[in-house]
Amino acid sequence: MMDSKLLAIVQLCATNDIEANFRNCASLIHQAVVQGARFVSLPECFEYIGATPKDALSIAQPLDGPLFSRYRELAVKEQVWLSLAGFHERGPDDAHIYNSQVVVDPRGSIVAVYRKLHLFDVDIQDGRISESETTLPGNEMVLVCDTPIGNVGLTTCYDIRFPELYTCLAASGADVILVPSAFFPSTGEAHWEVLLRARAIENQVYIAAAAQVGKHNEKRTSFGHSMIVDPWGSIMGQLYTIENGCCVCHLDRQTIDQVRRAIPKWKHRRGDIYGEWNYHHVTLRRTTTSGG
Ligand SMILES: O=C(O)CNC(=O)[C@H](CS)NC(=O)CCC(=O)C(=O)O
Repeated sequence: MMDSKLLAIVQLCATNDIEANFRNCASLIHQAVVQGARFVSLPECFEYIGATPKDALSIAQPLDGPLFSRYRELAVKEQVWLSLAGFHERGPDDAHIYNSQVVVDPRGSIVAVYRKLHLFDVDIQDGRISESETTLPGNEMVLVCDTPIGNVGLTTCYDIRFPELYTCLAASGADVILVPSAFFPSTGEAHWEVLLRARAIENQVYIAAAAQVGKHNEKRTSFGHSMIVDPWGSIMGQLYTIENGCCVCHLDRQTIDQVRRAIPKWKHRRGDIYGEWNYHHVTLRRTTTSGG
């Protein structure tokens, strides 16, 4: 039997050219599908990276607007599941957007919307960054159930630094957790791989991180190194600093079960000592299609 390759992560370098970004995403999604992907995860800000945060406000559209509709049509055309992350979703007022990860099924229906919970307000070597100046945080954890790659937890970029979120998603039944990103070079070099592998090991789930790479404009560069990590913490596939590529991997439930039999840490947790996290507040999005 042929090994089916179900999950693809895409790596690309978005700019402020919305048309060029669309063509590039369409071509990369097609490439992934040709290689056997049934679920394709795009990096944060797949559709646009502007020169300044204010530029993003001017291009933001609602999810039922024309731009997002074109991406939904891609899912139908390619008969594939898509995670479209870091879409600049128009917010409640002209001064704010949401950083939204949207899962679309092969019928083109929106199955789930996850709005980034943790906003990147920091002072690092790459500069002083204040995502919250233009972006409002979401308020819920989201798990998409019963896709062709299993139960999919949704997180975005800076979220990777908050292990509680991952443990809540894993405890709620996630098989794989997506971390679409646009990481900065300085923190990417120091932290990216360690954080991704740690989240996979401690939660015994697959971690799939599609990332932006390269120079978007004069002021902004991203780290790249998209990767899929298995529940043992091994890197199954990675894209280093390749511009415009995808990486396709087969995920299976047996590997998760095997790792959990070997190290049954879920039975060993001492929630009675250090407290239980908010496990029961994960929003489950059940899918209505069989997954195509
Ligand atoms: O700004 C946009 O256009 C969209 N948003 C992003 O790219 C976000 C916020 S600036 N990037 C991150 O969260 C990087 C996190 C990171 O690099 C780390 O945690 O070290």
